[in-house]
Amino acid sequence: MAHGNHTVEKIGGTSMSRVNELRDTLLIAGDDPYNRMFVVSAFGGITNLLLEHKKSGKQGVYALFADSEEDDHSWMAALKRVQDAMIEAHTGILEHPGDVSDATDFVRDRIEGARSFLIDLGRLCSYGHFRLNEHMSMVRELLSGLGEAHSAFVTALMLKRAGVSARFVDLSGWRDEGDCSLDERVKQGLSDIDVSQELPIITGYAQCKEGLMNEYDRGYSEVTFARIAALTHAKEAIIHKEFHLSSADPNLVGEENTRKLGHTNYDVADQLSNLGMEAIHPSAAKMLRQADVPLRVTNAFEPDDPGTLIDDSRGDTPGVEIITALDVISVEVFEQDMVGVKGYDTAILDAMKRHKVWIVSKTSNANTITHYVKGSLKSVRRVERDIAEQFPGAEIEVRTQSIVSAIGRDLRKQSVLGRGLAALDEAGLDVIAAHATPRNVDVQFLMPRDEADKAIAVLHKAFVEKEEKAGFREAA
Ligand SMILES: Nc1ncnc2c1ncn2[C@@H]1O[C@H](COP(=O)(O)OP(=O)(O)O)[C@@H](O)[C@H]1O
Ligand SMILES: N[C@@H](CC(=O)OP(=O)(O)O)C(=O)O
Repeated sequence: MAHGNHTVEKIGGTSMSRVNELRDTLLIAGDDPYNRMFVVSAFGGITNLLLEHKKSGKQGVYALFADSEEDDHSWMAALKRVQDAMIEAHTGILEHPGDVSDATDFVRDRIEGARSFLIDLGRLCSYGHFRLNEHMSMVRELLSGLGEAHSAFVTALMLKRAGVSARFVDLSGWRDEGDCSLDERVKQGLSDIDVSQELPIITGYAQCKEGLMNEYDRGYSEVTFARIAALTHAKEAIIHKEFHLSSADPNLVGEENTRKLGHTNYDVADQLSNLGMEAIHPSAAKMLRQADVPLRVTNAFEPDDPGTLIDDSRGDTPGVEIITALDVISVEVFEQDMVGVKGYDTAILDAMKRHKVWIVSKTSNANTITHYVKGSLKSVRRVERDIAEQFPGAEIEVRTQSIVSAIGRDLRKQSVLGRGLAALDEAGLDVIAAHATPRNVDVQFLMPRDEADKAIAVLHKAFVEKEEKAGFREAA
């Protein structure tokens, strides 16, 4: 089918916290603000408070509710914290007292609704026939949707006040009886909108029977965004971020030292997402690729800069494009009797799947299998217990470490492993392990946690800053 005349654009949480600064530059751009659909994430930090902190794992409402024993109401205090944080966020954004008041009413109504739902559910599950754990995924879905409903509502209010015909499109399924698929939800939500006359501000959370959280987990706004772009045949899908997609985290190495990627491919984007630095959610990337919708990632605060194009291209200049890191827990299973015996790996994988531990990377030799995983220490301990039960003779070591990775579309003949190790050694940093794969798109250095940030700076200097200076690479 032919592409439409509109774009679908996503604004991430960090940028949403400053959405007032984007009003006249990004949202109301040029003479005609229309023919664009905006999909928004919750304001920065809100989903962390609703569920659990994405990086530290600190419990939010969901995690506290899931763990609560009878008479433990700590989740209620957490829900109140969400309410306060939401009100604080929109008070900083909306100028008109009438809008602030409407937004506060909206928050109170939704939070109160969620509170009643959780209390009722708790009560219901005190009867033997209803098991709370069978309903927890629904609780997770309901809580997630609160964050995006709020940010979309506030953004639409702000734009209407500025004279734009903006429309709040709530896909979160609030008080909705329907049970529809993601595609049906999107189609229903957008059915009566004329994008040439109206600016839809759509919730990045979409309620659907398959469960958006359940299927895609955190970062789900990009899935909603990609689905909308694919279904409406957008001419382009654009993700607006706080910075350009850069050669390293600008907050870590200084924005002035980083380089905008300019152009990269889905392979690199997948590696980034595996390491928690989401350029784009892998499922969202797949949807856009299949629908043949071009994807761009821009800096929300530099609307005139075209940003980074992501496609299927192979790099024209070989080299490292980005350095990123992730805190991991390594689970090393050593068993002398492992040599030549099958079944260890499968058993370890099963335990990890059972306890929802995400595997980032792995290595093995004759008698040792090591997985580098993301997940709470508590779930990793459960994995350890299961493996120990199944293989009583195995020695299992669990350690907290970080993977620092150098990634690029084409790392052939770049000696990234050797040069990286030399640079880290010269800087006096201890590398625990390192590995490259024959596909030549990434090289991983395993570092002690407290040296990861330093390692990023050292590798960035070696592979990006020095090369730039030497003129090896054209600036993007
Ligand atoms: N290579 C990188 N390029 C740009 N930002 C990065 C990079 N690595 C880490 N970041 C960090 O990601 C943070 C969140 O960025 P952004 O994508 O806008 O967030 P959100 O998930 O809220 O959309 C930024 O504050 C920045 O510090
Ligand atoms: N707010 C959700 C969904 C999302 O995609 O957020 P962001 O665009 O800020 O990564 C989350 O934190 O998971």
